[in-house]
Amino acid sequence: MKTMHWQEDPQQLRHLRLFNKVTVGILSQLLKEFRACELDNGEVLLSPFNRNQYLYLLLSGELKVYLGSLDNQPVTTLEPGDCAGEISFIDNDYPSAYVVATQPSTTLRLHREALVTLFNQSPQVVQNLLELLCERVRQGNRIILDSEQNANVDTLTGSFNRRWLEHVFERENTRCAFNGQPMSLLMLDVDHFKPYNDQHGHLAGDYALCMVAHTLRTQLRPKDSLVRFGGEEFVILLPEIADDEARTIGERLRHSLEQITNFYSPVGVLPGVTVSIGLTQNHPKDSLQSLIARADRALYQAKQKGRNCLCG
Ligand SMILES: Nc1nc2c(ncn2[C@@H]2O[C@H](COP(=O)(O)OP(=O)(O)OP(=O)(O)O)[C@@H](O)[C@H]2O)c(=O)[nH]1
Repeated sequence: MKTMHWQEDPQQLRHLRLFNKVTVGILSQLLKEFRACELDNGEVLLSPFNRNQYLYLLLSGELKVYLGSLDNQPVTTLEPGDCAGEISFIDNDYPSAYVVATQPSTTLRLHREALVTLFNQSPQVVQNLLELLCERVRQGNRIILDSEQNANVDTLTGSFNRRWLEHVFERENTRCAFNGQPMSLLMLDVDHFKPYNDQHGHLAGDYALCMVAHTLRTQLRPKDSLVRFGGEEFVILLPEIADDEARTIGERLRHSLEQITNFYSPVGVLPGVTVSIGLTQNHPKDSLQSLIARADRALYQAKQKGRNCLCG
């Protein structure tokens, strides 16, 4: 990063978000505190490994913010008028993210020694800075929420994963028990999937799993959970459903897949697949493990009976 000559101009500062509605008089007094700096494309302005003492105001160019690692997707892009480093500028700690110039960029930097002067001179600056910090907090919360949701979803099929099943089982088990309602679980396994992969390729197998998940999901209620339990195994948790009704549902799902003799995929038309299903109803003392173990035994029987059928 090179410092450069900057023609001090309060009008230019007024376009910066931090100085929104701050009078020219105040800005003129602040001018001497700033240093202009040039950044090359790809230059790292802030990193969690280097303590930061400056607030950077972006005059031109573009900065991207990365959490955790520079290999991750950027969480936000900063444009002229935005600022960077405000959190470490205030708490004098290490930056929480990487900030990298993704174009040749110009910033104005302000050393944290000027912080108190800045606050004393203008309550409007304090308010603007608080607004910026609130934005960062909200952005951080959104990122946490997104990553929580992603952590519960299987990336191939978009179904929930085991982590979600553990969470939702506890919740629905308690709710159904409280309301005196039954709960059932179906365990489905794609038949002869190894030969399917061997014959049509692993990618075709992936599309078949997506087709299965899509076909199942579109027939379930919002309160049901479709979970990819393992490679070609799915679990469906059916709250408020006793085993008789679950049998009808399972048979309907099995039949709907049996009817798909072929389907369109990005690798061309592929043959459909069938599933074997194990069914069980929740008992009052069941844990998720005991429920799954029973469903797994029923599934094993369905495989023994010749596949493409439901047992339990
Ligand atoms: N394409 C693809 N294949 C997978 C995935 N996960 C697991 N598999 C495959 O699924 C196959 C499961 O094979 P097996 O457990 O032998 O069972 P199967 O051939 O379906 O036989 P049955 O279950 O007895 O009918 C294996 O070949 C795995 O490689 C995946 O995400 N994508």
